[in-house]
Amino acid sequence: MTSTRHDGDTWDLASSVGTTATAAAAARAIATREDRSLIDDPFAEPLVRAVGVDLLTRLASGELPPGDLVEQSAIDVAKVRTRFYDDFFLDAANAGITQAVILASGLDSRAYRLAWPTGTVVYELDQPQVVEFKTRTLAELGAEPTAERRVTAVDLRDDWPAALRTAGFDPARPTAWSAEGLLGYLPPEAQDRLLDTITELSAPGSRVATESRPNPKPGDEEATKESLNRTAERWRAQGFEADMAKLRYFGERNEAAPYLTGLGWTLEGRTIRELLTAHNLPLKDDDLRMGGVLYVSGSLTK
Ligand SMILES: C[S@@+](CC[C@H](N)C(=O)[O-])C[C@H]1O[C@@H](n2cnc3c(N)ncnc32)[C@H](O)[C@@H]1O
Repeated sequence: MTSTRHDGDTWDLASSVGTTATAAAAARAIATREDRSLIDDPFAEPLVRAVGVDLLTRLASGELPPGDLVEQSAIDVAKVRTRFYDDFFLDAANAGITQAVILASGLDSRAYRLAWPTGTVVYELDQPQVVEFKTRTLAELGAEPTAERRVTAVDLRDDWPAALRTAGFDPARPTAWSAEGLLGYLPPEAQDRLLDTITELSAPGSRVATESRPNPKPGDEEATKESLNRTAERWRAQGFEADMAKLRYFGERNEAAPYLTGLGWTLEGRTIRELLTAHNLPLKDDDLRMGGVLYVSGSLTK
């Protein structure tokens, strides 16, 4: 199976990697309906609806039950993953960090729904069509950011720090960074470059949160691809073409957690299985090999 990815490829929210952001938001919409104590994302459903992929709209709105179109484990992961990053940003804000950078923000609505302290600046970075769509749609919905939101349209494989600085980012101030659901969509060397750059732009006391996937054991990736293909097949039967298995970069890469540690970050990690267990949620099936993914966060003490 060949990847559909190439250097410099771009997308909107209904094509290529953009569909992963819309699918993630659809999972948040379903998760919000199931358990508002863990996740309350009122913007997920209207954003998915505005993208206009019929299947994802029907799933996000509840018109179509998730059934085998969205595994319960994916919905539960959406709950605890959202909680993990929400808590990360709120903890950083409570510790006095007033500059946040959400890398690959997709349809994430944290800049509109978290209780950021007055004076917090939130930068959102993603592909041009992604950030423009979200800004326009949320304005049309009458949503107001709860922080000073600054948007930077970039390709995260390129020289994005220049655009971030132009938007007003101050590397002398401690920053809270997130890279949620991003790294697997970057080629291995672009992932290293991104983590290097985050570190270079981080004043002492900065914080970071991301996922660190263990390198695959023999057979792991084939099982993941088969599972993604089964989902793609069910989606195709509902009229939506999305070859998820061709969008990620598979194969060996530097694992994010040890790589960041080597750059001077002090991290704590919890597996998705541990996060689920902490909220009394089982990991029912693990065809996507999510159980071993570490959710890491920590700070730079240099
Ligand atoms: C799985 S989605 C995650 C979105 C969001 N963080 C969330 O959790 O809902 C992956 C996101 O990464 C973004 N992305 C992937 N590669 C990128 C690149 N090279 N430049 C900019 N954005 C990228 C996509 O546009 C998409 O929004």
